[in-house]
Amino acid sequence: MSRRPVPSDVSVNAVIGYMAKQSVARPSLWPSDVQYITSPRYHASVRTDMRLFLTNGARHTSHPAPPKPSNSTTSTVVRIRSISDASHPARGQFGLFAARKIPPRTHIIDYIGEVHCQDRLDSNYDLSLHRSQDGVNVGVDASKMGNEARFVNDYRGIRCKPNAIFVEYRTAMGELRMSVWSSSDQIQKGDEILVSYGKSWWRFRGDQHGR
Ligand SMILES: C[S@@+](CC[C@H](N)C(=O)[O-])C[C@H]1O[C@@H](n2cnc3c(N)ncnc32)[C@H](O)[C@@H]1O
Repeated sequence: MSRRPVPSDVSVNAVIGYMAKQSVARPSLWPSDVQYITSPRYHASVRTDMRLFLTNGARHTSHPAPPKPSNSTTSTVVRIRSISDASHPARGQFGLFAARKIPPRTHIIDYIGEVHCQDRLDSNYDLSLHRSQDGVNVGVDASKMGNEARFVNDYRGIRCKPNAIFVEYRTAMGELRMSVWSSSDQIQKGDEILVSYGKSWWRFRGDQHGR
């Protein structure tokens, strides 16, 4: 049997990367200008020693490990929805909603994006992941690539308090991640998942929510 020659200008990694991109289904309403990813990407600004710390550390969180992800690449727990309610402060944008009932203190979704060590003051999707003792800030920026979690809105102007919180944890493989968990109340199917970005987040943007 004759074998087809492998084109010399195409690396195996490029082929694997291409196939992986093709096979990941995007959630409904996913914006075409944002890459949908299901595991973190590490930017070149993350130095080797920091990357080792971020990807290969010991578990140290008081939160239990979240359940193993299902085979589905998109979340079965949350849905992205466009917001048309005139009284919603983020109308015309998107939000993250519960696709089913979520018990209290339950892992909802990891906040996936590009892990970096830069100042990304212009990004509205950049979350702080870690600050080292020598002052290196590590962020997860989901402005150009991310998963459904990038659509979680802040509770201000929508509800009287958040129904979810950001929690840092390490996966079973030792990777440091930020995730969204339900707070002490049960979240009903159809409810919007709402966290607190913090007053300083809004103050920095000169927004009324920062008052
Ligand atoms: C991480 S994004 C959240 C997803 C965003 N709604 C979208 O459709 O891409 C943060 C942005 O959402 C909007 N947002 C989130 N919570 C809000 C709130 N409580 N009031 C007004 N705007 C909000 C702001 O425009 C903010 O810069």
